[in-house]
Amino acid sequence: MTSNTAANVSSTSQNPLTPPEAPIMNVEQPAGASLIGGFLENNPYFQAGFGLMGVGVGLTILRQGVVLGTTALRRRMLVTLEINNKDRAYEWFLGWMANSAASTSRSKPWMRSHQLSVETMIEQRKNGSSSALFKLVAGPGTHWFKYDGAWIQVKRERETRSMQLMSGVPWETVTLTTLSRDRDLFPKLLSEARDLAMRGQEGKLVIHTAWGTEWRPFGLPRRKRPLQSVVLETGISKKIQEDIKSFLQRRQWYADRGIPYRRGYLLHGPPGSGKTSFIQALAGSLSYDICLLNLSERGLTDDKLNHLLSNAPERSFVLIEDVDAAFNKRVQTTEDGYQSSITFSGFLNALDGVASGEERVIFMTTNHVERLDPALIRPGRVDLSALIDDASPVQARTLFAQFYGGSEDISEDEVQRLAKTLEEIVEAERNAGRRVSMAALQGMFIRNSAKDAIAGCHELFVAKRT
Ligand SMILES: Nc1ncnc2c1ncn2[C@@H]1O[C@H](COP(=O)(O)OP(=O)(O)OP(=O)(O)O)[C@@H](O)[C@H]1O
Repeated sequence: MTSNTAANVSSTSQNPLTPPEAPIMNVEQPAGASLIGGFLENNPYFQAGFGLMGVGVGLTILRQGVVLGTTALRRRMLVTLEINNKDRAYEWFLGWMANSAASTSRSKPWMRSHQLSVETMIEQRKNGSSSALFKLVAGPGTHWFKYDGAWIQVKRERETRSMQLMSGVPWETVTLTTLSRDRDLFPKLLSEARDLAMRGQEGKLVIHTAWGTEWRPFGLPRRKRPLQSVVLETGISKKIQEDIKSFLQRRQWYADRGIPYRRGYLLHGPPGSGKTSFIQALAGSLSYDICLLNLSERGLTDDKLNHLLSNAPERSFVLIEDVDAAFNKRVQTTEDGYQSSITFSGFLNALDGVASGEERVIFMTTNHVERLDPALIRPGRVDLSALIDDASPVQARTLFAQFYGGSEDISEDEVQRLAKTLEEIVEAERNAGRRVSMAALQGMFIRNSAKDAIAGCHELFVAKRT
């Protein structure tokens, strides 16, 4: 092969008529190769394959072009809004959609969907009973609805392979897509969704519970309890109210002095004396929410606790009930050998917190104040401590009068007379060294008419004594 090439080069240079030019490397194919070449050239299958390949490449390019074109067009003509379930707007939007779907009015935005999810909420009735309410919301998939004359596509997607680390809830996103020219509808729609959610909570108390490291509303917002309906020993309610109101007005004062803006309250006393009821009523009267924290909860660690306390929703009181129980070994160990994994020092650190600029109001309750470590109740962690005791004679009288007063079944004079009788009964009990719980009195009132309630109390206390 080398000799052939050399021969070609030399013969070209020997011709005087041929202008000098770059030598042409005329490489001759070996016999076998030319045979294959000839075979392929004449082979219709090969040519067809080659043709098909060409068509495939062409189609791929076309497809790429279409994809690029569509993306460009989408970018220019459509606008998308992504809301993920970390954001509060997520629940608001789904609630708004559910509300729109339930609406029968034609003028309202509507939604038709074949993929629905259910959210069950527990609603508390006025008489204290509760019922389950089912809210149908858009399930994972694609949905369409018309809002203010514009079509909007909603894609709800759920991440099945990963979950939110702390809460164990799958990641979810809702993506709204509409024409670019209607982009102004998004803020409007979100405001409407927020207002709807807020309207549902207006005049109501929202209780949040810890869900991993997050706070989530627990059940439906509850009706606020009037503060005066929780009858405490004279002066206690006023003292706590004044303290918290003054604290809430002094944010700047704390900031100027570099003092962490937080206040801790401890309400202690026997069971059923109204500690929890009072804190909830107080929160409602100030339009605050409650974040209920259970220190004995399985899986709660120092880190999670710290995170929860530092990230409580705005305008909320953190309520830690039975604070003594979490560090009481007997209660801490359950039948399956589980132990709460928060440490006492971790709890103290979480109470002190790092984000000192944030407002933080913590209420703790206990039935056993004597069991609490002095480190927990030192000023800075507990700034105001109050005993909420069993019924005093005056409390019993006031509760009775509130319970039965203003009714058509009984005159006001009669109510006052019976209330006085109850006061004397409770006074006598006290003198005999016995206590009457406010919860027990309420139980008696709920079951009976005014007269029967007094007869019941007489039977329960006086008759037993004699
Ligand atoms: N001082 C009170 N005034 C009006 N109602 C009261 C009072 N104390 C208790 N009750 C009633 O008794 C029930 C139990 O009260 P609550 O749960 O607030 O007591 P508690 O002191 O927090 O009890 P525990 O220490 O067991 O948690 C509630 O339904 C509440 O309405």
